[in-house]
Amino acid sequence: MPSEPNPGADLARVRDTAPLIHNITNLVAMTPMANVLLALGASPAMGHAREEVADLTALAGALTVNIGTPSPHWAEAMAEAAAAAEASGTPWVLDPVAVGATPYRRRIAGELLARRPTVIRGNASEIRSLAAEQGSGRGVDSTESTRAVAEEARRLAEQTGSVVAVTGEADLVTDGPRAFWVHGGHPLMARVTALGCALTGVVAAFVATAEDDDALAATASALACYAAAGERAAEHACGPGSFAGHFLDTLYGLTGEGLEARLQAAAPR
Ligand SMILES: Nc1ncnc2c1ncn2[C@@H]1O[C@H](COP(=O)(O)OP(=O)(O)OP(=O)(O)O)[C@@H](O)[C@H]1O
Ligand SMILES: Cc1ncsc1CCO
Ligand SMILES: [Mg+2]
Repeated sequence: MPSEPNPGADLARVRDTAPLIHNITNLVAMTPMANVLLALGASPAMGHAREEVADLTALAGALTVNIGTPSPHWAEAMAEAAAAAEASGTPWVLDPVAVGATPYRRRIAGELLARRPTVIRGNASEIRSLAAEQGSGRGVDSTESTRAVAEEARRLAEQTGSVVAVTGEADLVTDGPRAFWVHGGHPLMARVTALGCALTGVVAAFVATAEDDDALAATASALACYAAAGERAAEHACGPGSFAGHFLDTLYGLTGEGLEARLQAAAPR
């Protein structure tokens, strides 16, 4: 059921509930992602053995799958976990890291898309690649702007039935008919590795505790909290190293005040 995003109330629900988020993520993101989820007030778990991912997914409030450092065993585990989430109705978030870079990543992402992710969260190059089903992008960093891919994001959401979040200098979240822009953040966020991957976990925590199962509103709230934390943390940082610490501290201490001002509804289709 649709509702308006209410980032302050949604953040409070995440902290009250402390949802368990199971993450099959890349080797670079494991620790930063777990730290961000702990600072937020959620409970992270990491594990990627094919033999146990369905069981771990069954325990979790939501699952994330990130294809950043793929290998055959991990790809099997990702498929297994996504299938378990789909079968049990557990929300899950796909992070298609560098999907345009290689045919291998495109194949893995294609198989995962068939398991109907609740949310797809990526940068503009990744969302463009998924929408086009053809290669683009140099690697894990975006070479596009969110605005340039807004139409493709809406089309991808309509094609897949997933909520699509495109993040970068500005963020856009859409389910096709509805869309919100999210403002804030800071360029230093792109100078610390895996903060996008960690955001995928934050989105999962909000979707796990979403009011009325509204994944669009929950994702918009997650993005607003993240952008606010990044912007405020940058005021105290003198570079990427100190920013990483300030970002965790700011997310930990974030209050709901003024967060809704970061959201702007886009014209419906
Ligand atoms: N130039 C920027 N200005 C303001 N905020 C930014 C900028 N770049 C990134 N951000 C913030 O960081 C968040 C996630 O970053 P981004 O979209 O760069 O992820 P990503 O490319 O998937 O990162 P990674 O793959 O390295 O984890 C965005 O939602 C936004 O809040
Ligand atoms: C740098 C890097 N390489 C593969 S995954 C990753 C983390 C950011 O997506
Ligand atoms: Mg990324």
